[in-house]
Amino acid sequence: MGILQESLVSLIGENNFSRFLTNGAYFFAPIKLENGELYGGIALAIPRCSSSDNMLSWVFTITQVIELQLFWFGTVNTLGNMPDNYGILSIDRSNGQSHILIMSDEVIKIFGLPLRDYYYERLDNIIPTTSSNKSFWKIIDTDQKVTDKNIRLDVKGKQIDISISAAPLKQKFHTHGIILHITSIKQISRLNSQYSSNAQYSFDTIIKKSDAMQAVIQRSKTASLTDSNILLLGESGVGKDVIAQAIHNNSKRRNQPFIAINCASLSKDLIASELFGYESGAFTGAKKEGTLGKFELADNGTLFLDEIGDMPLDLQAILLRVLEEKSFRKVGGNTVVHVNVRIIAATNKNLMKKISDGLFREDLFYRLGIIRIHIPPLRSRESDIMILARHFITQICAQLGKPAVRLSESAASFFKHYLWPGNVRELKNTLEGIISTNDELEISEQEIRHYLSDFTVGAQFREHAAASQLVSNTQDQNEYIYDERKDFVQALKICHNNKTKAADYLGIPLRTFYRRLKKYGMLMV
Ligand SMILES: Nc1ncnc2c1ncn2[C@@H]1O[C@H](COP(=O)(O)OP(=O)(O)OP(=O)(O)O)[C@@H](O)[C@H]1O
Repeated sequence: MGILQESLVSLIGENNFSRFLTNGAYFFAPIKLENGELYGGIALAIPRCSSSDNMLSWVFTITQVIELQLFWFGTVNTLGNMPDNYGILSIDRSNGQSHILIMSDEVIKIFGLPLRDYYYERLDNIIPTTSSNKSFWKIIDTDQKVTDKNIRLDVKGKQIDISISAAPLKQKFHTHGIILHITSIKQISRLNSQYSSNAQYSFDTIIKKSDAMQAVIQRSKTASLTDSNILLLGESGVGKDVIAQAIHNNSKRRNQPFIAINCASLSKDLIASELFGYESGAFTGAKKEGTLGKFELADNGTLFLDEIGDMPLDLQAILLRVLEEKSFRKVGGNTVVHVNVRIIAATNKNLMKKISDGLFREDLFYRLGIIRIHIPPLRSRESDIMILARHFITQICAQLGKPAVRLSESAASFFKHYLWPGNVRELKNTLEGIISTNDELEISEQEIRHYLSDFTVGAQFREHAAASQLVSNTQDQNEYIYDERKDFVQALKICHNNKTKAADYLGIPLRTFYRRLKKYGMLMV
């Protein structure tokens, strides 16, 4: 008996244990799985006279081929069971050329190729070895191990930005190759924006008690189920952003990105590239690989255009075209990008005044405001003040790790009578400012007056003259001023004077609708 290599067996002639076997030659080699576990084996039995020195090597070679097949079946099986969106490309380089072993559907999709089997096709027929694909081929040719490397590929004349992780295939059974995990950068940016989108509010987490706010929520809920553009109108700090988030989270787009952009905080030059992205080399200082704009990031989701009233006129024209055509061109590029985005725009500006001053396009106003929702100021939602105050006190104390504080009786009365020109934001900031600089368990009226006197010329109260008049006197004419009557006029106009439909449109009970019509002297309308 001779053992050529561990677990290879050859029994020739008299080496056999039984005399009945001495005329034969027997060779055995085991088949092992990758983890060393015995899977089976190959045994060869031939007449002793036909045996030669290399018989055992033949048997051994056959087992190696079978082990290699098992290895590939295992790999293909594992990779075949990857989720559909897993981008796997594995390449065999055993004969000096790069042949595709596995190209998952996701990679085919990223490369923009027809969906079919690419098994053992030459990779350079798909990704040519041109200078634009130098970084890719360097990874392949040098068996580089890389993690999440961003590269740009030229696939059949199309530029594709991918993130790539690569590892050489295990040097087993004389195979030589590389396995790549490929993700589209577009997809990564979308996921990033999805997870950092901050659409946190839902209709349930918005604090409200007043009829006015309940009506806004009702109307917004109805609007959220449609795909029409929405225009949120209201003074600064009333909660437009909060409503926009809740609309998104209640819409069928809730699992897609919510992308917000503040049109007032960007310069005229920047806003176009922020909205539409730019191509590589679009301008000095532009990123080599170009960038995605908010429209692309928001694809299939919601784009929240905050402070739309401050958008420059020339950009308004471009925006209008995008809304009509649902496509655009990136800055410095020619390719048309198609998107499916729902727009929620918001402003605290008096858009009617801006339109009459020629500073806002009327056609854009109508296009954005298919559904218009007016959010009333805090001064006309008196019953919201205390529940908002209590909510913010709990939140702020928890954040600062302080025991819960309360408002003294006169402080609470002050809160209810103050006109809150800065609306909910002012209420929240006031409480935060006082709680963080004070260790008392009770907030006094005096503290509040003291705090507010640093920011306002004179506290404004309901008792003094007509409340809205007082606030509006301090406001610039260009600012949005809430006027519920306008809502009613608009609703009746849209619903062709049908009061039931108009009440429904506003999201308020018919009886309340009639009561308010009477209050505004509009019952004859
Ligand atoms: N109903 C509400 N419930 C809870 N928090 C609210 C509510 N309304 C507003 N807030 C809070 O008040 C602050 C201001 O709200 P928001 O930013 O939505 O106002 P805005 O109308 O969009 O203001 P601006 O016009 O200045 O952008 C935020 O911190 C928000 O979380």
